[in-house]
This record gives sequence, C-alpha cells and structure tokens, in this order.
Amino acid sequence: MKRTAEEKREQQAEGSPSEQLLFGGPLVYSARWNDHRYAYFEMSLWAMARRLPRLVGFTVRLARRADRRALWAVGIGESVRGVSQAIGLVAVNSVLAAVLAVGSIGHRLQAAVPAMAGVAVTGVIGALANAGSASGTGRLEPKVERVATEMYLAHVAKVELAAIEDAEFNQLMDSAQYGAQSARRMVGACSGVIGSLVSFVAAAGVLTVLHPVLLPLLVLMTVPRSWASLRNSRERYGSYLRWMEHARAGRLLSHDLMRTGPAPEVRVHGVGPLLLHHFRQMSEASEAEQSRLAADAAQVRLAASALTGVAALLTYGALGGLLATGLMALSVAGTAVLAVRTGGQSLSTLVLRVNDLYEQACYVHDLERLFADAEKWTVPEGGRPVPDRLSLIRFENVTFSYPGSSDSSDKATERPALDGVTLDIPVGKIVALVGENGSGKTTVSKLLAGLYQPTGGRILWDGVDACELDRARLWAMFAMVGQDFHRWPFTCRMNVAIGRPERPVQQAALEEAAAYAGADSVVEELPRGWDTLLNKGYKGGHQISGGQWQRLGIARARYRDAPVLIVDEPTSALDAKAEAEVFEQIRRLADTGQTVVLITHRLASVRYADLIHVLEDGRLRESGTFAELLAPSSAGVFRELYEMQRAQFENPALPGRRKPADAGHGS
Ligand SMILES: Nc1ncnc2c1ncn2[C@@H]1O[C@H](COP(=O)(O)OP(=O)(O)OP(=O)(O)O)[C@@H](O)[C@H]1O
Repeated sequence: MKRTAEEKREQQAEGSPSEQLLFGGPLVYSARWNDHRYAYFEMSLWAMARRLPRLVGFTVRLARRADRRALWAVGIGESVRGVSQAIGLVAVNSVLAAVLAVGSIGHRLQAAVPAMAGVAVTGVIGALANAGSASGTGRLEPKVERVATEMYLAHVAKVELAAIEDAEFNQLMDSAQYGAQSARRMVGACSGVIGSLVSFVAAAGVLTVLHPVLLPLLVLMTVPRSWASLRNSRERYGSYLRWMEHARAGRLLSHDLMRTGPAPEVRVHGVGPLLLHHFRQMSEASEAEQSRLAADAAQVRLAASALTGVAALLTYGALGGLLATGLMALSVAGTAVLAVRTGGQSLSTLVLRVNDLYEQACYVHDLERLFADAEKWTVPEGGRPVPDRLSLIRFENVTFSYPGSSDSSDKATERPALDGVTLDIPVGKIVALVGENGSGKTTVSKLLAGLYQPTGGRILWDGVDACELDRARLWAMFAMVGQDFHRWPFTCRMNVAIGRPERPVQQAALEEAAAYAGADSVVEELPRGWDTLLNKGYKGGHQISGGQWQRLGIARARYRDAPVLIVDEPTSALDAKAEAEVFEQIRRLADTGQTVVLITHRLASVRYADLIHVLEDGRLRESGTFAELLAPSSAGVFRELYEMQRAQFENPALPGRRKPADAGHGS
C-alpha cells in the first residue's frame, strides 16, 4: 500500500536528542497521530468549504455579541463599497463610449460629463463606505477577541479537575488559545470577503454583458493562485498541529530560564547553558520544518504563477481575437480590459480573503471543538442539597485510578491509587490520615472534597451518594490547605481573602485568620503590611519564605471558615514552635465543632485525633485512636512507623567526627 507523505514524515520524526533526553521521546505528534490524521484529512478543501459557512456564522455570532452596531457598520460599509464600485465601472463604460463615439470633441466631452460625475460620486461613496467599514472593523476586532477569550476561559474554568490533568484536553486548550486571535482576524477577513465578493460580482456582471466568453477566462486566471494559497494554508495548519507539542516544550525551556522559581538552581547548578543548548537544538528542529514548508510553498506558488500566465495569455488573446474579428467595438474592449483588471483584482482579493478565512477558521474550529469538549467535561450543575445536620461521611469500598493512568505502558506495575477503601469521617471530629509516601492520603482528601469521582464504590454523606449532591454546595463545605496550595501572585491581603472570593474583604476576619495561623507576625514584617505584593518579579514585589507562605495558606483556609477543613502536611515548612502552635490550634477547632481532616507524617501530632486511618499502597490497613493503634497488643503499621520516628529522637547520632565512609574523599 502506498504510504502518504504524512506517514513518511511521521516515521522520519524520531525526535531530536534533546526531546529524547528531556522529554523521553519525540514530541512531534506521533503517538496520537491517528486521532489527528482524521482531523487533518477532514481539512480537505471540500470539507473545509462545507465547514466554512458554519465557522463564519460562529464568528458573526461572536461579533454580534461583542458589538452589534459595529457589525452592521462593517456589513453595510462593505456592501455599499462593492455596489459603488460596480456602478463606477458602468459609468466608466459610458464615459468611454461617449468619448470614442463619432462627433466633435466638444460634443463628445459634453456627452461624457454626466457619466464622469457618476464616476466621481461613486468614487466618493465608495471611499466613505470603506472608511465606515474600516472603523467598524477596528472597533469590532479587539472586542471579538475579548469575547472569544472570555468564553474560552469561562469554559476552561468550569471543567472537572480531571480535564485539566488530561493530556488530550491540554493539547486542545493549547491550540484553542489561538482561536480567539483567529476569530479577531476572521472579522477582517469576513469584511474583506464581502467587499471583494460584491465588487467581483459587479465586474463579472459587466464582463458578461460585454461578452460571455470573458468571464470564464477571468475565473480561469485566478484558479491556480487560489489552489496554491489554499493548499499552502492547509500545509501550514497541518504542520502546526504536528509541531504544537514540540513548540510547547520549547516555550517551557525558555520560560524556565526566565522564571524566579528555577532561577537559583539555574545559576548555582549551572543549568542555564544546558537549557540554552537544548532550546537551540529544539529550535533547529522546528526551523528545519519551517524551511521545508517554505520550499514546498515556493514550488507550489511557482507552478501556480506559470498556470496563471497561460490563463492571462488566453484571456488577452481572446480579447484581441474579438477585436480583430470586429465582434467587439474598441470602446467596449477598453471597458473590458478595465473590467478584467478590476474583476481580476477583486477575485484575487477574494481568494486571498477566503484563504485567510480558511486558515483562521482552522484555529477557530479548535476553539469550537474546545467549547464542545469542555461541555462534556463541565462540572454538572444542580443536584441534591447536602444533608442538614450531617453526622457521618463514609467511604464505602472506594476504588480510584487517576485519569490517564490506564495509558501506562507498564500494565504490570499499574495499580489504582485507592483500592477498596472503606473508612468513616465523623462530622465534628479530627480525623487523621497517615501512611507512607504514595499510600493514597491526598487522594482520599481530593475524593472527599469532590475534586474527583470514585472509579468504584461510593462516598456517602449520611447515606446520600456524594455524586448525587450539588457540587457547588459540596465545595462550599470545604476549606483546603493542600501540600501545593497556590501562592497567588497578588497582595498579602488578597492571598488570604481569596479563601472567600464571593464576599467583600473583611479586615477583622482577615486579622483573626492571620492570628490563628501565626501569620500576623508575617504581615507585620512586610514592608507594606497587608498591601505588600507577594510577587518578586513585579515593582514593589516581595518574597517571603516557604514557612511564611504556609502560615498564609493556613490563614486563607481559616478565613474561608467552612464546616470541613482539610489540611495536608500543614506544618512541613514550619519551625518547631510554629508547628506546635498550629497543631494546638487545629486541636482547638474540634471544640468549635469543625471537622478536620489532617494529613501528616508527624505521627506524634495526631495524638489528639479522634480517629486515625492508616493507609498503605492505596488500601486501608488499620483505623483507631492513637492509644488503640499504639497498644502493645497492636503490631500494626502505625505502631511500627511511630517506633521508627521515636527512635530517631531517642538515639540521635552523637556529635563528633564522621565515620571515614561518610567523610567523602577528603584527605
Ligand atoms: N494527579 C495525579 N495523577 C496521577 N497519579 C497521581 C496523581 N496524584 C497522585 N497520583 C498517584 O496516586 C498515588 C497516591 O498518591 P497520593 O498523593 O494520594 O499519596 P500520599 O499518600 O498523599 O503521598 P505523600 O505522602 O507523598 O503526599 C501515587 O502512586 C501517586 O503517584
């Protein structure tokens, strides 16, 4: 079977050494090429021509939403411009007929005056219409881009967390980003299409009246160029799709060189030259693709120019023939030449504009696809209310695998993150989740908070399956301080107040939350107090330590003041004194009736928990109070882990000389 050019190219793309080393393989689309090949072949000229009206409709709807009056201005302006051009052409014909008629020059000029006035008036009207359309387009374009971007962001903000972690959805988000800019460009392209279409129809009408053979010849002249530019656009878009992942990775390298986070390591470990080297290597790979595209496009354009030359020869030959045989008068031939030129120009502009539309429509299509896919991933609205006077949340035989985990090639090592977990979270109590790294503690907390849905089993809220509950109301029940809670690049005040984004900032509540988390001293030390910008890269931006951030994170969760507080390693970056204070505060929360789900590796800190669940490899190993799990009769995991931690404090290494083996290669 004959291989397509795409398949050959795919096989050639083994990936640069940089891709192999940094990303584990080629980033040019290959693994998922089959999905995209369909999309690519769908882009045949015919398929695209069929899709074009829908995409134009999509852009017009965006434009109507953005600025209805400007849209009308563009539509009317372009139509008037085209019509005035047509009338102008007819008037030119009349001028030529009058001037080339028999009679004295004075008489002939006099007879041509009304037509000349017509040419002038249509010229002025055309210019005014053009100005109106240009100003409308100028107003419309940024608004369309803003509306499209807003819709894009609104759709993305509504999807499940699983979608944000899904590789396919991520690629779609990436490519659809350009859709908003393309929708903006489509406005200009659409107005250009209307204008050139109207003026082409006008010129074509005049030509058909002059002689029916001229119109097909004019069309013939523009066919090769149309084909060439549409084909080149299609190639460009195909290449863009294939290289998107590669370009994204290249941007990642350059961003890591600029961001403040990796900056110390970039310098001390000398990572800069390494990143630069790989950035160059990856850029060279994409430059090679750009050169291939350019060479290919040049060849196609050359062939198109040759064919256009042949068609022009045919057109003017036919015109000469008509003149020579006396089938066409000289004045008519003059208008015909003008009409061929005007019509040819309009048709070329039309083709260019349609081509623009076509190319931009490819990206707008991605935006449309994102809207459709986002709808499928959207967090459902509505559902049952959270039960009043809740007393128990129960995980019943819950199994969970992270989305995309089943793509793993190593099926043998694949295991669900949670496997048949049954545990209780009594409301108003402190429940601790403990276990080794990767045992599933954070996963339990994320399922509890409704960020993911179980793959098997149920989470029951006083007997009601959580998947039937209204997710917005369920989320309102939680405050979370995750291990990787977000450090918002805003002021200190906003970093805490963002815990309750729906209500106006309440300073007294902020102060209380800060005092609770021990963050009041952090705020006091900041140069502008609550108003200090916590974003080092900006003017007045300030950097605080990891432990200080952690206190702000806890303050944020406190400020949220929700019935269930989930704290995942809340004290990992805190000093010993602050750690003791935070655990004491958490303990006191239980007295106020708040439910606390505490995830920690500091086993001594869970002594005040009402219930401790011990997880291992995604399974629940044991549950009980601190005393129960440490009872001499218990030979469980908790007791074992606790003994190990205790031993570290009871048998600390004595200060003194290190053993020779530890002392390195020194003298
Ligand atoms: N977003 C994710 N996508 C895919 N797999 C994940 C994701 N988050 C965690 N996992 C996997 O799920 C398993 C359980 O992870 P989890 O974060 O729940 O463990 P943990 O007990 O909280 O660990 P730690 O003590 O290190 O925080 C691990 O094998 C981990 O690799």
